[in-house]
Amino acid sequence: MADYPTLFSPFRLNGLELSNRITMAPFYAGYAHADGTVSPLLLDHYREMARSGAAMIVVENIGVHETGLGSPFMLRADHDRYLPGLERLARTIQDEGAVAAAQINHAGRFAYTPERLAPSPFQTGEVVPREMDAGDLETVRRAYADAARRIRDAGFDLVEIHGGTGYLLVQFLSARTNRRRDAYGGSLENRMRFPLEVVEAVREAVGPGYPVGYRFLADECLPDGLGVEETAVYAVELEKRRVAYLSVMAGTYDSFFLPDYLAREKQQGYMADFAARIKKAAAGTPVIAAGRIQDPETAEAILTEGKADLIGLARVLFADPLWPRKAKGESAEPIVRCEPTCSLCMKRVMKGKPAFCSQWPKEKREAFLARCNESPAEAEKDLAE
Ligand SMILES: Cc1cc2nc3c(=O)[nH]c(=O)nc-3n(C[C@H](O)[C@H](O)[C@H](O)COP(=O)(O)O)c2cc1C
Repeated sequence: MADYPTLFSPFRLNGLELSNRITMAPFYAGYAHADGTVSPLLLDHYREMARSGAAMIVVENIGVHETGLGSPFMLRADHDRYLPGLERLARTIQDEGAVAAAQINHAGRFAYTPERLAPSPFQTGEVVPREMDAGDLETVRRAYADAARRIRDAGFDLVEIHGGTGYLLVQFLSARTNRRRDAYGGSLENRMRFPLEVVEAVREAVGPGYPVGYRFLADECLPDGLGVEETAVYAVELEKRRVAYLSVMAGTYDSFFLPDYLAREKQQGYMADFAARIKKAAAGTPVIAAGRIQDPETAEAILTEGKADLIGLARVLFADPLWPRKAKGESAEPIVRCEPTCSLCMKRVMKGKPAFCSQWPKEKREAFLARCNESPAEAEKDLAE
């Protein structure tokens, strides 16, 4: 512990006590039931993540509306029938001593549903999304608010709004995808309007004392995309609305698979400088940095250099669910690293299959595949790709 004093120092986040600076960044693993409810596989996964010793677990993106589901096995919070499962999920995480947070999302033009909503009919693959009219704006705003209230009522300590990965809120913010000529498009002020209305609607729904975090896109990493000059202004607006933190990321589905991005994201701490830029802009708001933070030395340096207040681990924690305990010296085993050239987890979820990790021990991989009724031979094909 003495080796990483900042990483293992406590942090007060909007009234919540975090025992250290390690959080699980949201990570969609495709483990929910096809109807959007919590499954035993998903509960076991989050129990393992919470047992890791990370102070806060942010549950993967949860759908706020049927038009905004990003994937076929996405958790949902668009109806009260999802409450019992969400309650079990929150309790499972808290029973392991971690703070339980949950991320809510509308995927916009990246939904997998046949009809897609977006600020403008900006083509995505073969689908041209429908431009949202005033009624759609109101429906989706209300859907975010209702989902946030369910997250609170289910017992989660915090709700996180997904403003990253190029999903609906980014689609409004970016002039690349927002071509509207009304009050929601054009100037930065207009493009920020809908995402800020969503934040305000969520805040109103959960009440002033309940923490609302924000997954924040600092840069689209595209030549004609949104950049830090504009997102820094947006960060200040979010700070004025008292978000509990900004969990900074960079890149969207339009940039993730480009050679430049793929080269960048293999480097340790590849999004930490973006976090630092946003931290400078919104100095009063805690910032989380994620992105291949493979070893505790990197995590400690990001914190002590003042680039971020908290660390987010997604694939890194999935590859080694003992990362925090090993970093703390509670296990003599070396940390198992997420393999930068692999992307098996991403490939699997993009195919609609549950994620597993190439770095898991053979027995763990085999037990997982048996539980999912998958033949190891079939799974080997995903591994070999
Ligand atoms: C398979 C997969 C699923 C992800 N799901 C989410 C998600 O639901 N919400 C989100 O904000 N980010 C999501 N992310 C992004 C991660 O939170 C994180 O920012 C990114 O993977 C970098 O951290 P890492 O190198 O530790 O994985 C996902 C990433 C992967 C690879």
